[in-house]
Formats: sequence, C-alpha cells, structure tokens
Amino acid sequence: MIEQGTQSARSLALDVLTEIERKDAFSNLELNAALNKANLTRREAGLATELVYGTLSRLNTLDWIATQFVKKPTHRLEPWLRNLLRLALYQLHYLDRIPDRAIVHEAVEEAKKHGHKGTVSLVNGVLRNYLREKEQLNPPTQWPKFKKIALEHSHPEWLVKRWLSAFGEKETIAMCKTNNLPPTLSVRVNTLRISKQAFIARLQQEIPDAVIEESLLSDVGLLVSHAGNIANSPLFNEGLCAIQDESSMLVGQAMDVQPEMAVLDTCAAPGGKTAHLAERMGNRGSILALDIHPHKLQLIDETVERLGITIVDTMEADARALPESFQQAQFDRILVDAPCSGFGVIRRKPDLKWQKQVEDITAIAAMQMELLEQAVRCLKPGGKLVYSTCTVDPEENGRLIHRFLDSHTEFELDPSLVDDMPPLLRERFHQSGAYIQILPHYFSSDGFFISRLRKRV
Ligand SMILES: C[S@@+](CC[C@H](N)C(=O)[O-])C[C@H]1O[C@@H](n2cnc3c(N)ncnc32)[C@H](O)[C@@H]1O
Repeated sequence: MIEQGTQSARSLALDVLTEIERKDAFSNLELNAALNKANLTRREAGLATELVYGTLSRLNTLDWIATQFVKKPTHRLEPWLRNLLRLALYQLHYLDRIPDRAIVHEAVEEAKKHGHKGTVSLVNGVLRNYLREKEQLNPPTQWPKFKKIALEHSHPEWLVKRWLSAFGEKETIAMCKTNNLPPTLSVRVNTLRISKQAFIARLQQEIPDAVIEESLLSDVGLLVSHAGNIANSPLFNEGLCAIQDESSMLVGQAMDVQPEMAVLDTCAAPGGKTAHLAERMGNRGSILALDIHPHKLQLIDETVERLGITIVDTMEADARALPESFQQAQFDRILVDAPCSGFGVIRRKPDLKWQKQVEDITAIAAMQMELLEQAVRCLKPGGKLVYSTCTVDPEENGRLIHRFLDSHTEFELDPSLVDDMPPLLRERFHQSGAYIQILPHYFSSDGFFISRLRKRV
C-alpha cells in the first residue's frame, strides 16, 4: 500500500511498476493514481514519472542485464524484486545524475523493507557486480542484427525484425532511439476563441517559465516545455487550446473541410480531431462523431463544450455496422481515425510495445478494413475520406489502402493531399501524393499514417 506523504520518488516508482505488472494495469493510470495519493514535490514527481516510463521502456535490456548476474531467470523472481532490480539497473545504466552509491543504497533499503537477508544480499550483489563488470556487458557476437538492435534499443525482437524489412536498418534504429525519448508536448490553439499570437502572449504572461516554439507542421500548433501541466492552466480551462500531437493536427488539415459541410467522424473519442475539424469549419456545418464506447462519448462532449464548439453531435455506434440511414452517400467528408497497434506513440505508452504481438496486427488490420468498407458507403460522390492511424505498420496503413482500392474502383487516391500539407512533408510523401507515413524521428512527433481517398463522381 502507498501511504500518503511518506514516499520517495524511487519507492513510489517501485510500487507503481510492481502494481502495473500485478494488475496488468495501464501505466499512465497507475502512475497518476499513485502521484495523486502521494505528497511529492514537483521535482520528485517528475523523477518518479521518468523512472516509471524509463524502466518500462527498457524492460528487455534491463532483464537481460539482470540475468547476467542472477542465477534464476528474472521471471522467476518475486515481482517486487524483479522490479527493484530493473529500477536500480535503469538508474545505473541510463541516468548519470544520480550517484551510483545512492542508487545502490536506496535499492538495498527497499529490499530490506520487502524481503529478507537473502534478497537483500542478492540486490546488493547484482548491483555491485553490474558496476564492476558493466564495460564487458555485450550481446554475443553471433547474435543476428535484429536481436542486437532489439537489445541495445529496448524493443521486442519480432517488431525490430518487422521494421527492418519495412524500413531498413538506419530508419529502424532511428525510430527505436526516438521511441525511447520523452515525448514533446504540443498544443493546438483554438482559433475560434483566440489568435495564435494572442495565445502565445497570454501563455508567456501566465507561465513565464514556459518555453514556446511555433510548430513547423501545423499553423495552429505550438511546442511547449517547462510549463507544468497545461491541462490545469486557466488557458486550458477557458477553452483556448487543446493538447494534441503535431502529427495528429495534420489529420485535421488533411480533411480539407469547409464551413457548412456535413462531416462524419467514425472513430471519434476522445474527440481531439473532431474538435479540430469544427475549429477549421469555423464552427459552421455539422459533425457527427461516433464511438463504440458510450463512456468515451462523454469525453468528446466535454471537449467540445470546453472549446465552445456547437456543431458536433455524438452517437454510440459500431462503425463496422453503420445504420442503413447513414449509407445514403450523405457526407462531404469522412474521417476514419482507426484504432490501431499504436506503434507510432511508443514514446507516450512505452508498455504498449511489450503488450502487442505479431498476431494482433493481422486482427487489427481486418477490423480496420471493415471500418473503411463501411465508412466509404456514406460518402457523397466527389467527397473525400481520410484514413489515418497512429501506427507505422504497413499492414495497417499503405498496404491496407492498396488492398482496399483493388476491390473498390469507385474510389481513387487523392493526389492533392500533398498540396494541402506543409511543404516540409513533401519529400516524405508516397509517390501518389495521396498518403504519407510519418515516422516518429522525422519531426519528433507521433508516428502517423495519413491517406486521402476520393469518391469518383
Ligand atoms: C485512434 S482512437 C480515435 C482518436 C480520435 N479520433 C481523436 O483524435 O481523439 C480510435 C477510437 O475508435 C474507437 N473504436 C474502436 N472500435 C470502434 C468501432 N468498431 N466503431 C466505432 N468506434 C470504434 C475507440 O473507442 C477509440 O476511441
């Protein structure tokens, strides 16, 4: 149990890591709950967050290091002990601002709290041996490339193998490296309420420490750092901005919406892109936002209300089986922002890479195809449909679009997408000009796939 106000960042991180494993819980939810209960300073809370996400993102490498010094395989250790070793090794191996002595000392004290003499000496021994032998820790030379990359850059072997064949070695390594970095924070200015320049002035005035940079990808995007939790700021509560990744903002831009259009957003919750579309439409026209999970519709309602948007209606629906009444080609624009494997957002959800398996991708792609097949039936002739995902897997992205087009001659790739996107993206586009795969290391934004189809008239 976590007691209020009595924990250090490292002890809280250990409890959170152990609980995530025990309950198979979402890391962000478990960490936020623990931080809310504990009484850490802002700095300590920052350290706890870094330790939890850092350790989660490096799991395979840390376990490999531990196995060099423990006789048992790490999965046979008690969960608290396994996570204590991971946490201490993470700090020793990847962080240089905490002295080694302090790390070992605190780990041993934690072991005394949770274990017995034997486990205390195991922790002490493993960490001291690591410090003595760390320079000689190398994967066996006969290992194939994918295994070495997976170990050095802390990704599952199957995923690295897949990326090597899709993107080549240079891109794979660059992507893995970026996935291990903390994500950037960006906000979208709500231009229904304030201009970008006025927003920058207010942000600077209210949070003088904030470092603000204009996004090169989106004309309404700002990169913000040293600003604390923006979601608690008056600017956010007054509906002047939304927190959104820059790649995600590009999806709104790709939709090429105009005021007074009828728009369908088939996988809309929590509503980030729905709201962006409404802003781009000047809050004129109509957007029908669907989601299969009723509780998530409330998130869309809250977002649009906060942003002063009035043209969005929400509805619970399984977009793989849309109501007959929708299917009469009535929408000018449709967005299918499909659920996906999420491999473009590993920076934000590091545990995701360990949870998904190769078989999941086939199942996800089949579901995405169903979503696309249904959505296209609701599009007006001449209308445009954007299919996007926050993943980098070709099976869910480019290959899926080509498979779709092979059996739907009434649709074509829309080559004018490239002209609606920032020039910076041009060289990354598919030769058709109709879709782009953004990898996380291109612009330090989320990995996203964005494509646009047009229904022939
Ligand atoms: C990638 S998220 C959408 C993010 C959203 N467009 C945004 O920008 O905030 C995918 C969403 O699809 C929803 N979903 C999953 N399966 C669905 C289905 N069969 N029909 C409708 N929505 C579905 C999920 O609940 C999830 O909220």
